[in-house]
Amino acid sequence: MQPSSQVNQRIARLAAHLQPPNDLQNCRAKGASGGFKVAILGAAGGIGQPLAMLMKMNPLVSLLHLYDVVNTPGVTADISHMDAAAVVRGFLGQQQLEDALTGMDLVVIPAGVPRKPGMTRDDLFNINAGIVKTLCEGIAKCCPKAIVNVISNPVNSTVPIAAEVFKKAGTYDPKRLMGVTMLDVVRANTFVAEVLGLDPREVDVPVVGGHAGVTILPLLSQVKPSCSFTPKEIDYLTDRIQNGGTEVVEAKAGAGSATLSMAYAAVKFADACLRGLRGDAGVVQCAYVASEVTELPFFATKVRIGRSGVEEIYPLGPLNEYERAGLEKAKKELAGSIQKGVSFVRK
Ligand SMILES: NC(=O)c1ccc[n+]([C@@H]2O[C@H](COP(=O)([O-])OP(=O)(O)OC[C@H]3O[C@@H](n4cnc5c(N)ncnc54)[C@H](O)[C@@H]3O)[C@@H](O)[C@H]2O)c1
Ligand SMILES: O=C(O)C[C@H](O)C(=O)O
Repeated sequence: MQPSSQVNQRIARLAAHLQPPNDLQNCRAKGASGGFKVAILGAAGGIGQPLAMLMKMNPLVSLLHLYDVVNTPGVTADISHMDAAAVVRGFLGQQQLEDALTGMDLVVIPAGVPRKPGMTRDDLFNINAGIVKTLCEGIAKCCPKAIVNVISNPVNSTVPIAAEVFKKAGTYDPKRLMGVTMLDVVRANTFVAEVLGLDPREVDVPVVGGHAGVTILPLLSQVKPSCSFTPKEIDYLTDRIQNGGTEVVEAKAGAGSATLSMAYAAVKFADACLRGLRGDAGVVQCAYVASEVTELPFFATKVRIGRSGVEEIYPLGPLNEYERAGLEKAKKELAGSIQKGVSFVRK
């Protein structure tokens, strides 16, 4: 083991390489004027890297902070060479977390371990709960007004953990905290489009509930454009959407879970948040948020995102018998996952 002073010196040397010399900083690297400041926590990971690349390409972003506990120097150097507008800065290790977060408008969190075959998302709780808690303590201290997008699993529990941390710090604004369930919608649109023979970009499938197994509830009776499915198609689609994550985990055979489709989904969702912050009208996406749509304190439905975050939460709409049965199963599992997250912080 290296003594900690040596490790700190090495980190300082690496960090120094991530930015232009002091006298050049901010004089030329301006980024897009009027854009937003975005931090990615876990930026060197399987999701973090492609997410950082896609965020660098987003014209709404003027400053992109990449934070991780490993490998940010390389990822930052690499991404910063892209001739897209956003200025990119890298931050390495816990001692740079506060600098990474200060002044941010949007914080996206894909930090934490992914599943291996045979694991549930809840099996990640023991490691990821602590990671999300620590990162949210930093957010409460350094950018309490930022919109927070939680990707780290199990989302059904990590969002309640984030809420409890913010409540403890006195900074909780439920409108600004969103669990990212966009990948379920992306998958649902793709699989439904395949069955209907449509372009997935023309398909809109609401997916409600949460982000794990039976808590992922696609509302196939509300698909746009309006259509109908056979009972066999409904069983196939529901099962494939609920187990899309496991399909990828098994195909990757121990090398992790969805990263590329997740980065695509995360950037689609982050872009919606930034357009909402900018004041665009009619920005609607599904997200797992503090909600009164059911008796549970958190639930994913369609929400409208505006300047202050989640400005409107849409009701479930008319459900058929199949969906009503699915909703009961989803709520049962969600209740336990929410309570687990809350207890982790309150213990
Ligand atoms: N919400 C979703 O739909 C969805 C989809 C896919 C994956 N995920 C989840 O996203 C998480 C990340 O997945 P991945 O494939 O990118 O994993 P990964 O292991 O490839 O990357 C995770 C990154 O987090 C970093 N990290 C660990 N502890 C950290 C800390 N304390 N602070 C900052 N960074 C830290 C690691 O160094 C690593 O670079 C997993 O929990 C996974 O289950 C969620
Ligand atoms: O399945 C996983 O573990 C990762 C993610 O939640 C997904 O849905 O792909």
